[in-house]
Amino acid sequence: MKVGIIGATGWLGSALGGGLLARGMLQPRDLLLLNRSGPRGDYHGHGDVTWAASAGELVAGSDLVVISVRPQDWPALDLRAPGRLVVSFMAGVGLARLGACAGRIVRAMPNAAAEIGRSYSPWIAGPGVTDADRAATRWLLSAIGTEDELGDEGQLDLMTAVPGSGAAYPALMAVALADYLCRNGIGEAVAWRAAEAVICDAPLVLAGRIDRAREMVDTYLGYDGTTAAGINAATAAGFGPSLQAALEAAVMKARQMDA
Ligand SMILES: NC(=O)C1=CN([C@@H]2O[C@H](COP(=O)(O)OP(=O)(O)OC[C@H]3O[C@@H](n4cnc5c(N)ncnc54)[C@H](OP(=O)(O)O)[C@@H]3O)[C@@H](O)[C@H]2O)C=CC1
Ligand SMILES: O=C(O)[C@@H]1CCC=N1
Repeated sequence: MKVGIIGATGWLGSALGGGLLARGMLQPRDLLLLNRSGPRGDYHGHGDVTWAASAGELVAGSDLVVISVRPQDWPALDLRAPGRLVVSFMAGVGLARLGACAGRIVRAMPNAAAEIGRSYSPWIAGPGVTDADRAATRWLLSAIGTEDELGDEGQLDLMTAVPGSGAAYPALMAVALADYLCRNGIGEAVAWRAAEAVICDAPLVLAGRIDRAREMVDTYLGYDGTTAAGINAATAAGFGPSLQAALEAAVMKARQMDA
């Protein structure tokens, strides 16, 4: 399998290329790369990857083409990939527009945890995608984490807003937690350590059993202590609806981008 990555030095494209190489899933010679700024002497510790001079050259040498450019850069790319499996990471560029490249299209929605091999990347298959293409997609995405095939494109828009946002909302929460502590006299370094305890460490107790999150909230509420007081105040202030408004705005943006 020869894999071509368009956008190979970007946030996601680089994570994918690095993951494929680090896991030994591809030999460097089987990786074709393209970016805007030009070839790099070292790509994740390898000098023997192939840098394509154009999208056409990359497609010609690849069995599977990954598109990992920003959505606004898609039209100018003017990609033609007849007969190829094309896996797009782009938000807000739908199957109908992607179809212009004449490939068999898969849309996947990874997130920034790809860089540590912990992306969850749901995906959908467009018309003509075969069982072998599905297997190739699963193989590809395993280089950056886990995946699931979804039923339709509307579901992918929802996933763009939720796992696609990566650590954004936890980061927003960390900032609010640290700000609160600093405003009340805690030094910045300690405030960040406390925020890290809540955002990065404590949630590990839910790893592998996140479906018990509601039960955990109920346990705190039943405990009826300080945390219950906090949860009740957050609920009264609209914690859930404000997060859901954020998700709705992201879904709307994805749909507007594709209009
Ligand atoms: N970042 C994220 O968390 C997520 C991103 N996505 C989607 O993934 C896609 C990539 O995002 P991200 O990695 O963040 O983007 P980046 O801006 O980090 O990377 C974009 C890449 O595209 C390259 N590029 C731009 N124009 C061209 C061109 N005409 N030909 C070849 N290469 C080009 C850039 O080259 P150079 O490095 O030389 O500038 C760069 O390597 C986006 O469409 C985004 O919607 C989806 C889910 C999450
Ligand atoms: O913020 C963004 O636009 C990227 C694409 C989907 C999720 N993150």
